[in-house]
Amino acid sequence: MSNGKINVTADNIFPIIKKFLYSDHEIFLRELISNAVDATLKLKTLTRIGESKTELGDLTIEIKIDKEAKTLTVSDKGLGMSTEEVDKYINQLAFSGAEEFVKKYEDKADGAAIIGHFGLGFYSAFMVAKKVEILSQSHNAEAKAAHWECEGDPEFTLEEAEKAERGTDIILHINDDSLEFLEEARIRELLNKYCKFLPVPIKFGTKEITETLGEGEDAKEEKKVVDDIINNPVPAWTKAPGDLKDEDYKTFYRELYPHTFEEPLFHIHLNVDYPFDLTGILFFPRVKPNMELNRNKIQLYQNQVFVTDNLEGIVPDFLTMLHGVIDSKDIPLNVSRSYLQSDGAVKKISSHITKKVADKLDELFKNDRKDFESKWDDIKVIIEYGMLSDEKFFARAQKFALYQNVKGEYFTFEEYKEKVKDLQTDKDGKLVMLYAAHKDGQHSFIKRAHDKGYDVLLMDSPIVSHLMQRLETSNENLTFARVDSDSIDKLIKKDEDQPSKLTEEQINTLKPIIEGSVDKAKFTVMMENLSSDESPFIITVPEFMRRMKEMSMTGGGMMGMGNMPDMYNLVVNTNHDFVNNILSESDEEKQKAMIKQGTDLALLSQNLLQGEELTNFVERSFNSLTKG
Ligand SMILES: Nc1ncnc2c1ncn2[C@@H]1O[C@H](COP(=O)(O)OP(=O)(O)OP(=O)(O)O)[C@@H](O)[C@H]1O
Repeated sequence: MSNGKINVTADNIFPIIKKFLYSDHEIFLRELISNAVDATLKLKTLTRIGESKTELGDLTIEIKIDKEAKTLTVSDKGLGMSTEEVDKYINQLAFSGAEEFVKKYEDKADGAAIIGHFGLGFYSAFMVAKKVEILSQSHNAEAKAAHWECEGDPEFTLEEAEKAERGTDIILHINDDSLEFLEEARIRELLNKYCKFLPVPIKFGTKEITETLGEGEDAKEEKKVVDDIINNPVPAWTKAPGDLKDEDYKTFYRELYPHTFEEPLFHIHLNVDYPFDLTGILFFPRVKPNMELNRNKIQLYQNQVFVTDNLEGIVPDFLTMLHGVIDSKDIPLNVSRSYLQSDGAVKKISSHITKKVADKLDELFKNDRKDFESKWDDIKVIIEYGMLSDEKFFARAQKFALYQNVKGEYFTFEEYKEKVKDLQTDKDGKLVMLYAAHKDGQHSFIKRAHDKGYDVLLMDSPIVSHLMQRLETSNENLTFARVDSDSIDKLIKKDEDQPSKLTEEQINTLKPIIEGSVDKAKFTVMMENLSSDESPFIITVPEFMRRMKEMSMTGGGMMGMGNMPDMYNLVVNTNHDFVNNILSESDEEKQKAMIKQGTDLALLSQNLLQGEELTNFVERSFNSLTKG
């Protein structure tokens, strides 16, 4: 037996391990099980290359809790350690590794958060245990078994011992303040979080299953107690895409998110081995506009070891809306988050994923356009967001990003330009893309545009103003205009100017009369000679104003615009007979009533007449019907 003192340069790291790693104690289990998996995989390699003569046999790793003895044990049947190896790996290497780790993060305010994702190895056991024992038998049968024991201070004992089976038991004597880790439910929860897809079977207790024996009438159901293996050692993403059917991907989706009932729209299987290693499966979920997004859905693994499900800053933001798994052994496990964000390999991986996503969308679009169109509404938020946040993705998306018109037809941007360019180019050569945000709410304006033979796009996603701005900058001589931002003749100005039925003098007389009868703070009166079949009074919101307002609500745009009161243009069509009648009315009261009624009708046609104003309008209208 040898007593020793672990070689410490920092006074004593144990109190620090316990104290400052406070919030994420649970990761000790991931660390110990990862070590057990490593030891098992190493042994497999050694036997394969002929360096170990041992019979592999059953390699299942087992987790046991003993409430009475207050111990938690992780047992593997991996390559094991001799006393010399324990001294080298645990007393020296692992310790200095842990020491370095603790020193590095000691002063960091977000230390705990870092450790939640990236562990500190074997010594994390001391976060929850007052004493840790290692009992290990090397695969090299000539070596004696080793027993190591340490009570959370630099003193340890290391002695030769007896152990029948090859492999390592790590026995944790759980602290009184960590008794939760002796609860079966708690351990099961952790195994499910961190170990669900580890590559070696992991047993936690037993479970009862019902087996059907025999066939037909003789079939008998029999209950049987079997090992409870908590993981799937060969998850779908580790298999070749060619070996998987659509159903397998769906099954895997349910395995990943057992509490989600929605099925994914489609999947992307990532499989790269050069110039970096990357596997994974990404799913496109249905995303409705205005839906609360759950961004922590993609899980990052390193060789099937769960690292994190918070990929913020690691992959482009829009990709965090996808679901699924990314696994890469090139992703460093034991580093801080900020390091990960600036790591070269991670950057390459992230731009590769973006490209893959674009390729897949392009393929789906090309292979079955009808199907792609039917899914568009569910995926457009993600794609539009991607187009805005990633230049390369914007360029790639030109091939498959769709624009829908109010009639429900879909076009790529190029197709749409081609469709409308003849009729909707104004006298200055500018192509005007008309759009509506609500098919019903802006119906009267849409109808007027259709009457002229124009087409109207439906642009209703939350970030649409930003997207239009982006498209305007990359397309010269092209502009978007919402159908209700001006009268249709003004939106797409053509050469022929309408002659005015009213003289300039008459217009100058009428304008102040109308201004005097409406709320000046709300309406800017504009006298325009539109065609006589246009409405007499039209309410419009100038494109620039509205867009600035919308953009300031979704980020960007001019500061403070979001709080601006609603302001409208009241366009008065000087060519309409009703306007002529107002001018000829000599009774001032009647004239005012006519203007009021005209303005209210214009507001009503846009769903803008509300509350008391609406009640008054309805009453007034009924009264006038009664009077006949
Ligand atoms: N169950 C085990 N079986 C065999 N060797 C083990 C076992 N657990 C730990 N070891 C040895 O102890 C060493 C230190 O373990 P530790 O977990 O501290 O660091 P690590 O596994 O090398 O790195 P990481 O920080 O990624 O966990 C391992 O490299 C391994 O050699």
